[in-house]
Amino acid sequence: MTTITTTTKQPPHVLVFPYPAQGHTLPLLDLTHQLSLHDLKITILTTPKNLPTVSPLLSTHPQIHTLVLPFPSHPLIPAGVENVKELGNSGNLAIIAASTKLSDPITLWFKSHTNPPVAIISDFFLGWTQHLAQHLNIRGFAFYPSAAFFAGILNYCWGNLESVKGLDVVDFVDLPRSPSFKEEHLPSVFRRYRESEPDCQLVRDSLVANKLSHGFIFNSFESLEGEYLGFLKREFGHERVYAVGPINLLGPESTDQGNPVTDSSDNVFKWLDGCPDGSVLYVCFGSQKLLNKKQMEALADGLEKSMVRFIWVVKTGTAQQVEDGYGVVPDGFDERLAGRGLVIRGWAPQAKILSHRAVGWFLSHCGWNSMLEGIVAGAMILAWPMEADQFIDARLLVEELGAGVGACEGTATVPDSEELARVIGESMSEKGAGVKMKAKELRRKALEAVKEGGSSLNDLNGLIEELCKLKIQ
Ligand SMILES: O=c1ccn([C@@H]2O[C@H](COP(=O)(O)OP(=O)(O)O[C@H]3O[C@H](CO)[C@@H](O)[C@H](O)[C@H]3O)[C@@H](O)[C@H]2O)c(=O)[nH]1
Repeated sequence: MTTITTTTKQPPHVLVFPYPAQGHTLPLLDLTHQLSLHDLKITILTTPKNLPTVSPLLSTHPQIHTLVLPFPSHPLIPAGVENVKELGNSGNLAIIAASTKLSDPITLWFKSHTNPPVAIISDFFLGWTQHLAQHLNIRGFAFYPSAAFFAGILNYCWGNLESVKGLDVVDFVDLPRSPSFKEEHLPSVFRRYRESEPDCQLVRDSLVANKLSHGFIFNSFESLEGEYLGFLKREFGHERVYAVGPINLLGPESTDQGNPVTDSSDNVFKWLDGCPDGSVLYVCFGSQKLLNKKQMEALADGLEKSMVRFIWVVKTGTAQQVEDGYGVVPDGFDERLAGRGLVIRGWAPQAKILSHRAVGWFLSHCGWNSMLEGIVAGAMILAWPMEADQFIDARLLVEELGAGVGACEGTATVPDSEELARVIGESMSEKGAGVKMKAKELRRKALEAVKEGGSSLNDLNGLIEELCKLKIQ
């Protein structure tokens, strides 16, 4: 690839391609917001049903273009479904496989464009776009809404597929601190790999293709996982590894897109206003996870027994799921706990709730966005990793940084409500004070990273400089 040269004539055109899952799309839109504040021409690729998530960003930056392509059909994706939130984490394989069919329409659009992009920034789940970038003779950048630690683990797994598959415990001897993970704690996208399934091959090829990227962008920051960022730079053999997180706080103009506020949110903040500082536990498991009936009952029981103030965000399922008890709060719970606890059904303004002075603790599945939001809020995280990258995130926070505590683990695990109540109670008592202090320290470091002169702002500037160097010939 020798056709890239430096120019100052025209703003470079960058195609941004978010992956259709809340936890992936929102941080890439936050990054796009930052890029739009500079002299770059931007087009966002999306599909009709995902367009509303992009709309707030388009209102803020009307100069951003969109490329709206029909969502490709797939036998395992019901008609009209275009986002992982409607399928749960296991839907990723089909969505990634379906997305590969967008390669031809993108190529057609590119070839007919008078000023085509010089670079594509796409979510790492869309790694197949790195092949496309090579084919179109442009630069590809892989965006990770997740940890560098996770990327190191995932790369190793794909690179050593034959030797890793079948092991009960995998030792990642080359990674900093040589961590070991049980098979059930490895990334779900790897665990679901089956050689005989064509979709799995597409997913594997797509994830492996990320190594062709010209640059790597992480929603992370140096003092959170500098060791792992350094490891990746050595592994990739260059310095174009940009840690620009927490992205939503970068620079003077931070973002808060895509979080439609539910009706109950006014009540939530009124209620929080009446609570003492740091007295409330916030409970939420991201945008995809729906707890089953037994888990819902055990969690409700644990919260009740813990005697603490709480906000519990409950994702609601389809009519069939509700009938099967998924996401159903036990009868009478709201009424019994009224005053001490609040249940929000649907979508909560999480980042805002976490940053309220009354919230001090966060029972979380350790999705990377939730972890960052918890860190930024200085909330102490009680970890219940379930799937995806969450065991890796929890390891970093609880064992390596000592800034969180373990509460439960496993996607189908039904917690012992007594034990859960004990962990919650202890964390909120004097016993949790040491961990709480580390959480506050991590908050300070996160805020420092996004300030003028901070590592994340410096990396953002480095990324923008790199993009501005590019011009297609
Ligand atoms: O009621 C809600 C629920 C979620 N959120 C937001 O949605 C995002 C959720 O992201 P995350 O915490 O990362 O969880 P998931 O939605 O589960 O994200 C998937 O994608 C992440 C990024 O790759 C992974 O780290 C997770 O493990 C994976 O499950 C966060 O910004 C939350 O603030 C809300 O604002 N309100």
